[in-house]
Amino acid sequence: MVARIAGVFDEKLTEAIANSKILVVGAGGIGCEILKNLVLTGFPQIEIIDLDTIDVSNLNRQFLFHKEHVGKSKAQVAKDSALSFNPNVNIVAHHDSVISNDYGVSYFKQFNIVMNALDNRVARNHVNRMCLAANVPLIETGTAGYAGQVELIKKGLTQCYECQPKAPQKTFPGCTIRNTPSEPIHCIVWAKHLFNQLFGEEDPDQDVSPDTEDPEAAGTAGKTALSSQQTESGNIERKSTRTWAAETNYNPEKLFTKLFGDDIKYLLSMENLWKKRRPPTPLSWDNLPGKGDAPKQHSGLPDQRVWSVNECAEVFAASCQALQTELKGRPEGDHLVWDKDDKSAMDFVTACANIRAYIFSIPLKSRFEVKSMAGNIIPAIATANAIVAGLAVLRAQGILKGEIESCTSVYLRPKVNHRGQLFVPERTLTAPNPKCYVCAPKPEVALVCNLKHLTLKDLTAAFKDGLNMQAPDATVEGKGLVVLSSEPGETDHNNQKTLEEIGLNDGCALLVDDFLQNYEVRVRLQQEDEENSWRLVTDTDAPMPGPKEEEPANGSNGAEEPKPGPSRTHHDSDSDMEIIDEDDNGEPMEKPPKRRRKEVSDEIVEIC
Ligand SMILES: Nc1ncnc2c1ncn2[C@@H]1O[C@H](COP(=O)(O)OP(=O)(O)OP(=O)(O)O)[C@@H](O)[C@H]1O
Ligand SMILES: [Zn+2]
Repeated sequence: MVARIAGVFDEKLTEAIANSKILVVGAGGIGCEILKNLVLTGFPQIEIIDLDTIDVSNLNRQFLFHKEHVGKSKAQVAKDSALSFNPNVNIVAHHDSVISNDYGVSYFKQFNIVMNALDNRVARNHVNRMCLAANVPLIETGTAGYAGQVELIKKGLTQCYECQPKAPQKTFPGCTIRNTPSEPIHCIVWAKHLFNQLFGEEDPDQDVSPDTEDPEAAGTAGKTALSSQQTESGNIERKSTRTWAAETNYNPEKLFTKLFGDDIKYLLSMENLWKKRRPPTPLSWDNLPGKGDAPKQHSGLPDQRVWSVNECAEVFAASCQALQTELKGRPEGDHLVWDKDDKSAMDFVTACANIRAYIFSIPLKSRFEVKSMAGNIIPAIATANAIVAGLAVLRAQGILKGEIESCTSVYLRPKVNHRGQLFVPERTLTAPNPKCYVCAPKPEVALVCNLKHLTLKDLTAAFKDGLNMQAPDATVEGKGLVVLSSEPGETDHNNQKTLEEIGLNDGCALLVDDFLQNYEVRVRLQQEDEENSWRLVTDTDAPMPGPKEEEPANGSNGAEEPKPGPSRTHHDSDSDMEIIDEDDNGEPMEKPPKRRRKEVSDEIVEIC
């Protein structure tokens, strides 16, 4: 099949398409559809980036992929399949993350349009910034089940992806996860944290052991267990869960006894917690419910059967061993990454979540249900992806025709509205938010924190997690003193110092920038004595993401929930670098070396 557009579109559009160069980011459900549409419409030059390989679970809706492609690069296979429709197209495939130094502003500048078909906010935020910096129109797409949306983002003309704060992502208080779960999701989050503690990237915020600081357990709670733990072990030195597990050679029985026996007994000793709650029941490896029982009759798919506690323990033991072997095969210091499509990782989380659920008298869930909850999945609908991809390519044509003003956002609704509409377009483009902390001419936010407690390490996390920077650098405004450097080793020695210790005071302003994103923001420090964490506040006084959050509980492609009607305002949704840029004459020029600041601030002096 070879596409020919001559005679289909008017001359102007035909020529514009013929001279266009498009970047598609993501070769998943929507990305494959976009690529197919572009190729069949006759777009001659396309680049596609995707970091992932094809999983068997993609095959039901990502039609450029077939069984024989499982395990291969999505970008490469998408390219090969698309070329079979139209071999005259020049497609460049990158099996890579778009958040890489290889794709700097000059890379983005070569495209007429960038089309996002991503599934996570971090990557979307990043591409948003790159397109703003490169001044290239971005068509942002997403679906969630039967709903979807397509929106144009163009510097100075429309809102950017970050102009309006997104609905806060679902988080759970740490003490609910660690001490008092009451819903299956609490146990699933705990099990995912446990995976990271044992096999993944260890994160102190994902501690799975009983939380002795739980305000509800204040008083004498926990003392019994703490003292008995001391006498048993003879010391009170706390080891990380990983160190302890490694010392036991990931012995499933020992792990089980600690996690589902001893730790639960410890929780029971925090008596205040159980005054108004049903107390948990510690389990013993030798005496598990369901032992010796035949598996219950089940007519559905195997993954839809709820396992007995005994079966969970067996799966726990097998998956622990498999994951340990996998970890041992990795280079020293490397870790596993939790993935809902990895059998052992998914088995481990299902088993642990259900054992914990049983202990806390919470209903058990099938592997299928746990997968959906753990992966925050709303089933992806192939037709919704196809519709959104079709609309996105129509918008691309609108831009190329020079009719960018008419390229308003379009929402695909899960049901027809009272006007009989399934597609609801906005009437006009939505102007940028002048106070946006990304696309405003002089972006600014306040960082509310306790300067006596917040360390420079925490500050880096605040800029990465809160401002979605990849490699933040920070200087003191007006002084040029470097507080944080993304150059390895430059300011690391200050990591444990508090902001107060390095001389930063209430009202101090930092200029924080991300070189790759070509993004700078002024951050005012605001002291709050009560604060034991940090939060970023914009003038729009809408909440911004705070410290570490769970993944959003929205669709596979992360579409924001479309709100009814077109009247809706747009609330939705290092290494060494060698970047060759273009100067005013269009000639490539060497990127100036990364800005060097006068001095690195490591003195304990008042610097502002
Ligand atoms: N930083 C990134 N760089 C490049 N591609 C990315 C990046 N982040 C996500 N992607 C890609 O975006 C695509 C999104 O597609 P989609 O939402 O259909 O997800 P999926 O992983 O194919 O399916 P599912 O999540 O439902 O299993 C994925 O192929 C994913 O690999
Ligand atoms: Zn903005």
